[in-house]
Amino acid sequence: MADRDQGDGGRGAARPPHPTESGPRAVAARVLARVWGSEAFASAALDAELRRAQALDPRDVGLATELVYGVLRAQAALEARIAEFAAKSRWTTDPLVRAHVLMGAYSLCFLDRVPSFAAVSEAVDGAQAAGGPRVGAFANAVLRRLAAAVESGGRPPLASAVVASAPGWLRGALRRSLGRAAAEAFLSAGPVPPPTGLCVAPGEDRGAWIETLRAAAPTATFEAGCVSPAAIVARGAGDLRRLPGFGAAWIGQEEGAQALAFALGARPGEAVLDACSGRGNKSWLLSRAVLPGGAVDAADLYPAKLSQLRAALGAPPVSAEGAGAEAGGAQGGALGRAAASVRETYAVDWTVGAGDVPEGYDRVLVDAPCSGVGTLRRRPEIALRREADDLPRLADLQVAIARRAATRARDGGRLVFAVCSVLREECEAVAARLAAPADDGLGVRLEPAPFDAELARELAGGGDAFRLLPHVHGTDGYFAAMFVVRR
Ligand SMILES: C[S@@+](CC[C@H](N)C(=O)[O-])C[C@H]1O[C@@H](n2cnc3c(N)ncnc32)[C@H](O)[C@@H]1O
Repeated sequence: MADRDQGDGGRGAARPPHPTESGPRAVAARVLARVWGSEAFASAALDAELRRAQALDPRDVGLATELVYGVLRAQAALEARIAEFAAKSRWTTDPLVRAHVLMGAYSLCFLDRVPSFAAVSEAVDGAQAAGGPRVGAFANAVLRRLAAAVESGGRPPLASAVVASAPGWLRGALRRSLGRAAAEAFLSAGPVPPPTGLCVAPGEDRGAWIETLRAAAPTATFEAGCVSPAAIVARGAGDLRRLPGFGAAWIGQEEGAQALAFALGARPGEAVLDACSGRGNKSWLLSRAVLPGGAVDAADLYPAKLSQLRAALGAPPVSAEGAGAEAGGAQGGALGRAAASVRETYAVDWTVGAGDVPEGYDRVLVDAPCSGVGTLRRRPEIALRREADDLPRLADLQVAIARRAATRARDGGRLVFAVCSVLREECEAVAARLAAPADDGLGVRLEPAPFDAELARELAGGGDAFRLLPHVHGTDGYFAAMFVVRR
């Protein structure tokens, strides 16, 4: 067991940081505490902590990552195991103590490569550094008993713990949407965290870019994606902005998200509205698909997102703000220099009206706000934050946004409704409501129609909707439905 005398925080300026402050478990504990204590996303909090912990080697980075995602996904099952030996109130008040105890339990139950004595020792050191000697002694007693129980009873399967840890409402909603076996496969689908998606612009040679990227980052892996013809799947690539071609020939975009943009079927010369554009990831792909001669406009509720979009995609100032386009931005000026751009941006709340957005678009993409349940393996904190009551509220919002955005399409124009959810309440149920006659006075009908883009036609099996699933397609989970707009 490690020397406890050193586990009491950072006294002495010249002393190098002890692993209880700077090791992979300390990094993971701080991330978990931030996720529990604020609205932090696990991946962003982990990135930030890892940037501060430059001394960690790749193995330690891997361990910190596994501990964060593992604890968040299996949290309820781990807490239930610990509850066999200690009341929750004794170890959950301080988030860092809680993190170290849960990481110790995770290591004991699921990490073959960490011997039991080391798992207990590391967790006790961390708990003691956070809560003092009595907390350390408590953690030691509890985790030793758990270690003995795991030794005699065997290691439980991680997949079962992850399934059992999902909130009851979510398990139920997934079973109703996908069936029991698929719901469990969805919940336990790996890899966790999933690889990074890159989206190569139409007209660029994906194979050539894979070779270029492999040469530029030899320790990373780059493979062609299986679903999107534009996707490169990267592992260990680090900061994408440092790689050749970023922002001009390709951007970072999850493979399934690319499929949603392709599903719209935008063609050269067409006028396209990205009605919930956010920062413009799908606008980027669409703006290339309509070349030559077409145009993409982008709309969103939040002017700040549109500002970022304009900075990246070289669009003129937002009509509702009248502000000038900023230079720079996450994807730099490179996107702005590329041939395609977004023509106009509109700040609009579709639940209230259509603002300044003109009519007559050939195609409208409604990438609607949703529960985000489809991205659960990438964002495990979603299970902690969403509630059953969110679903009807989100479904109403999705219907309102899609109906109003449809009024901007020309007669016979196409609309794709898409969400990064796999729950029926936000998928088929919303598509059915959109297809039903409405007496909202908006003067449009939405007719379900087969997709006209090849990729989406294949995914939908010739039908008018498709679902992407991590355990089937290797992407995040999504739903898309195609409509023809009639006036
Ligand atoms: C799923 S996100 C879109 C992501 C984006 N298309 C992308 O590819 O990065 C949904 C977007 O809808 C926007 N939104 C939410 N409510 C809205 C409303 N009432 N009117 C317009 N946009 C809204 C959000 O700001 C958010 O950017």
